[in-house]
Amino acid sequence: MTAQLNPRGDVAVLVPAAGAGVRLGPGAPKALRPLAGEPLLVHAVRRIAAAPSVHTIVVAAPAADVGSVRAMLAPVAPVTVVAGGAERQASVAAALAAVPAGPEIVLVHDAARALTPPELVESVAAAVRAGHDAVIPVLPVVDTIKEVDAGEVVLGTVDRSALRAVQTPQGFRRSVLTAAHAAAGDPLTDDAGLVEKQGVPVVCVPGSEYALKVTRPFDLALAEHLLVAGA
Ligand SMILES: Nc1ccn([C@@H]2O[C@H](COP(=O)(O)OP(=O)(O)OP(=O)(O)O)[C@@H](O)[C@H]2O)c(=O)n1
Ligand SMILES: C[C@](O)(CO)[C@H](O)COP(=O)(O)O
Repeated sequence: MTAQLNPRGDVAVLVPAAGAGVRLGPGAPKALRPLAGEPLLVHAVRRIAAAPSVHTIVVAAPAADVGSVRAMLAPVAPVTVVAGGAERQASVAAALAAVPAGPEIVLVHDAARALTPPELVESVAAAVRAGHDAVIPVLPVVDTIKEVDAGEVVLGTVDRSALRAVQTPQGFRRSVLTAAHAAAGDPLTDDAGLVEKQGVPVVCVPGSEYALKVTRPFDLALAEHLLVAGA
């Protein structure tokens, strides 16, 4: 049976958490590494569960850790835990398959974006509820972007005014995400990419600096500082 949060909610949140965290350096799978004494995944799930529209949370954990992740999250929120796959896309597909009947909005949210505020979960869900089939939170690109060749020689300067840095949660009408995953080919880095391939328009909403992805050691240190400062 699938665990539920708000039975009147219309949102299921899938949390891919099965990655190794190679760029963070040697250690446990990234989602299980501590941030101020608690695993990244605990921080992420606590914030998702605080969003009032959320009906169901499905976590895709490393296959070897499904039991321990279930026990770890039991005091945090009612969640369903499934085994993830070798690529993020496979982990999302496994979580999507475990969503019960009911929620018609599905959000996909990286465990690695552990400090994402519940308000961002709500704003992405609200944009889907308002009629958009696919919604992504974005930030403007703040650095000059160069295109380079294989030898790191600059080929040119890219016009950054039309570029956006993409975060999660990414929100979808359930049928749209299901169809996109059913048609998926080679793994892509985000779910919106799969939906784009189906010709479905993807709409941007403002992201949050707090939704940073913990990828490298500096990000973990930054997240610790943000937590101390009240994030
Ligand atoms: N096979 C995978 C790979 C990634 N993820 C999840 O997808 C999110 C975004 O991935 P990323 O931050 O790139 O994590 P890793 O793949 O763990 O990072 P790295 O490439 O450094 O190993 C993370 O929450 C990660 O746990 C997953 O569920 N299953
Ligand atoms: C989905 C994502 O967070 C959007 O920015 C990102 O693509 C996942 O990270 P990865 O390093 O590409 O796996």
